[in-house]
Amino acid sequence: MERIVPARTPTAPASARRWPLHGSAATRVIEQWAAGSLAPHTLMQRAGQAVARLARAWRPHARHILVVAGGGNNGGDGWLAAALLQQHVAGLPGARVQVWALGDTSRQPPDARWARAQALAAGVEVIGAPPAEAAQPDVVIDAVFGLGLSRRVQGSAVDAVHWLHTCAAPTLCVDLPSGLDADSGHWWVEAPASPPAPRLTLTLLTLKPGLFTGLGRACAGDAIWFDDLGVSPALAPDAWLTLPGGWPDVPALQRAHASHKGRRGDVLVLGGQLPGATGVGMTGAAILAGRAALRAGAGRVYVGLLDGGAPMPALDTGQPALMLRTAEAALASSLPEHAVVVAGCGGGPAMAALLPALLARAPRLVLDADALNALGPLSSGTALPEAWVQRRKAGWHTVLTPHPLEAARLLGCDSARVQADRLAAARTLAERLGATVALKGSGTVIAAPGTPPLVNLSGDGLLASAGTGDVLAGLIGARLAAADEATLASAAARADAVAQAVAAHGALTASWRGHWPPTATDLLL
Ligand SMILES: NC(=O)C1=CN([C@@H]2O[C@H](COP(=O)(O)OP(=O)(O)OC[C@H]3O[C@@H](n4cnc5c(N)ncnc54)[C@H](O)[C@@H]3O)[C@@H](O)[C@H]2O)[C@@H](O)CC1
Ligand SMILES: Nc1ncnc2c1ncn2[C@@H]1O[C@H](COP(=O)(O)OP(=O)(O)O)[C@@H](O)[C@H]1O
Repeated sequence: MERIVPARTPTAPASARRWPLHGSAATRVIEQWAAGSLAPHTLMQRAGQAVARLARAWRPHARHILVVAGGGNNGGDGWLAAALLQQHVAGLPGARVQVWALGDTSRQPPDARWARAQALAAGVEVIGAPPAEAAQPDVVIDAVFGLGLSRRVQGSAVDAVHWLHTCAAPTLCVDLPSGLDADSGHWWVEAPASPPAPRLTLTLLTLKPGLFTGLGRACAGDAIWFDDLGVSPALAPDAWLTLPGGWPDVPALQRAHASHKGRRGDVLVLGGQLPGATGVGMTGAAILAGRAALRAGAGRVYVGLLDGGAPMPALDTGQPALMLRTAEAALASSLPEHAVVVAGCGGGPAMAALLPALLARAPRLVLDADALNALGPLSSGTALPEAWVQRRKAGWHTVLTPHPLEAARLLGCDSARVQADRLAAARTLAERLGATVALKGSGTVIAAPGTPPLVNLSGDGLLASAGTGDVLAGLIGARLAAADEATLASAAARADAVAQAVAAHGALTASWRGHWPPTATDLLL
């Protein structure tokens, strides 16, 4: 058994942590293959044992244990855990193991029926409704739904799932928090996704993508554990969960005595509309991206601001090493050709006019915020602009960093649709444009054409504040600027590089100990 979340941030080597993710269809294939090569009920026995072991380790003094068991094999895991826990607490003062049985037990699959028989033989108490408020269990085991849920919850399970997500007792979820879609992190119930009580999830046989993106992390609780039930899946993963360390590689920079700033790579940030005639300024966004690129080791960082008629600031007093200029002056130079261009941060509507030149000139281009909005819908029904076709032909590298609403605009749908299947949304955009796409949010998805998507493990809700996305865009710019182009020849290598920057961005909050949440500027101190 291994704890996946909270993860310890690796320092090296570059791709130190990477776990295969298998969706429900792949997991069923693996389950069938394993079940065929093992004695009957072995997998469920191992699953029940793992659940009981973790429950005991987590709440060693629990005497009153409640298992909420559904009618399928997820419920079967719960029944078996109840049997084992009953044997463990039997005879202790106050011992009470109950199973709140849902569904029609006459229709249980064979493994679950067997597990229920074990529990009844062990003497667990079967109940048909939740215990009264005054008799709160010491620990609850959520075994209502696992892999079998792929549509809106119906029937008596609705109340049970609602009870599970509002009850005050510590809860261990078996395989998946009941209500969560294994493949997408979509939430299939009306109940709140974030529970009030301590909660952890033990996922079995495979790690599922839905646990790590969308609402997965919010539902799964403080920790996610994994038990492979002794089975090594010989099936290509649907995606990878990644926590790459090793960037920025400060020790390597220290050792590079003969280095100079020209070797570290250049970044040009374009955006940061000044408050001109409209009175609306977003200069800070470009400054944040520029500061982030510099902080992460870029040799020279230029910031081209969209002046809109307002006077240009002479410098960024917080980071005077940034080289400020107008976007016009930046475009009049050869920077678009030789620097990594990060475009869009606080660019406003004026970004649209710059975009064609950038697409045509910048071989390494990161498009964020208003640069994405300026692209307009790129869904399959519309013809791609010629510049995209040319970029693909030339093998130029484009990175898109949409948040869900920006992704929805690009896909011509709404953000709920994007969030309902984040992996698919990121993959669709990446394939369509031949680009690397980082779909931001809890469990940022990094997709590139022809390679399984990556799901980032680092980061948390502290990042949900204005400007943190600009910081990410700057970090991606610095990561690409640091790379020798030859190392970024394949789509997979490009995705890995972007994933390193996303992981480093997420890690910025890990050591935050302030009384107040950090601002985007604080992340770069
Ligand atoms: N067979 C085995 O030996 C193993 C099974 N395992 C467990 O089995 C689980 C998968 O079991 P199942 O395939 O039986 O699926 P589940 O037990 O997750 O779900 C099936 C049950 O949910 C009900 N249901 C499905 N959708 C519903 C909806 N929208 N509203 C109301 N009720 C709904 C079905 O009627 C059925 O009773 C895994 O998640 C895992 O916990 C694993 O432990 C591996 C070993
Ligand atoms: N709950 C969360 N867990 C992990 N990362 C998060 C979470 N909320 C926000 N983030 C990250 O914070 C950043 C926010 O970016 P964005 O929405 O573009 O904000 P802004 O445009 O204000 O800079 C993204 O990198 C996103 O992935």
